[in-house]
Amino acid sequence: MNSDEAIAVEHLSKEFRIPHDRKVTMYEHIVGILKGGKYSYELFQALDDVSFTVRRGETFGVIGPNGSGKSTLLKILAGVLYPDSGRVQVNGKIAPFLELGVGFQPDLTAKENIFLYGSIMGLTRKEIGKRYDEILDFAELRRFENMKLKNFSSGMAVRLAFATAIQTDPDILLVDEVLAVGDEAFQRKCSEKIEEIRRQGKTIIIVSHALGTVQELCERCMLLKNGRVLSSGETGKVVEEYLRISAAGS
Ligand SMILES: Nc1ncnc2c1ncn2[C@@H]1O[C@H](COP(=O)(O)OP(=O)(O)OP(=O)(O)O)[C@@H](O)[C@H]1O
Repeated sequence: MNSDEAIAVEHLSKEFRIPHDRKVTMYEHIVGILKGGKYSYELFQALDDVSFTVRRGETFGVIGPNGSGKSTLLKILAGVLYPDSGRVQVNGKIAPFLELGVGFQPDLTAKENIFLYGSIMGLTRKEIGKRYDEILDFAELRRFENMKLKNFSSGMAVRLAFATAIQTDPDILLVDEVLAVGDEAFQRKCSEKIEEIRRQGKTIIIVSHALGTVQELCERCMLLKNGRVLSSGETGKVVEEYLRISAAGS
């Protein structure tokens, strides 16, 4: 891996098993086995031979239709999921801001979650304590610091997760659709924060359906479809390609 690269991904593939019939209760499982039925499932290729690199200090976008493998890719980069094959090399500390719930515990309060996430990210209690007020202020959740996360609305949980992730001194920030959740004012605040982090020379990977934002923030991006890289390079060109395949319905 070159020293000017933050992330290098080579030939990454990931399959999921999709069960044919869903057995929920123990009774259904036992009846299934007594009937001699095997667990039948089909394999679904969520990522198929994906390779790319992200340079240090670059803001890199990942775009593509629903189900094309974008979130699966970020989860593998964050170490939340393992790939079946391929190699991921990361140069620096990653702060994942992924879908709701990753890294956060519903039965803990906002305060406990902030300290938990911070310590997972390698900060000491003292360091987290120093940033605690800023996290709550950015998320605008001061009144709810002692409420359990499971009682938060999804928008509140997103605000807390994003506010915490950006305070953990990451070298690489992974952002999955933060700009599509939260209300208008919070989205604007997040965009400004991402821009500020970008100016500090950090590496950012953004997954988003908001093509305008991707064009505004990302120098380069990658288009995924059915788990494969259809195109990658200068953002304008890749977005054009995406619009072309969307219009053609292909
Ligand atoms: N844990 C899982 N088990 C089975 N299938 C999964 C699992 N996670 C994801 N998938 C499937 O893998 C495919 C890719 O999902 P992924 O969430 O990565 O897509 P995406 O590009 O982020 O989609 P979207 O734009 O809708 O968020 C989807 O078809 C999804 O149903």
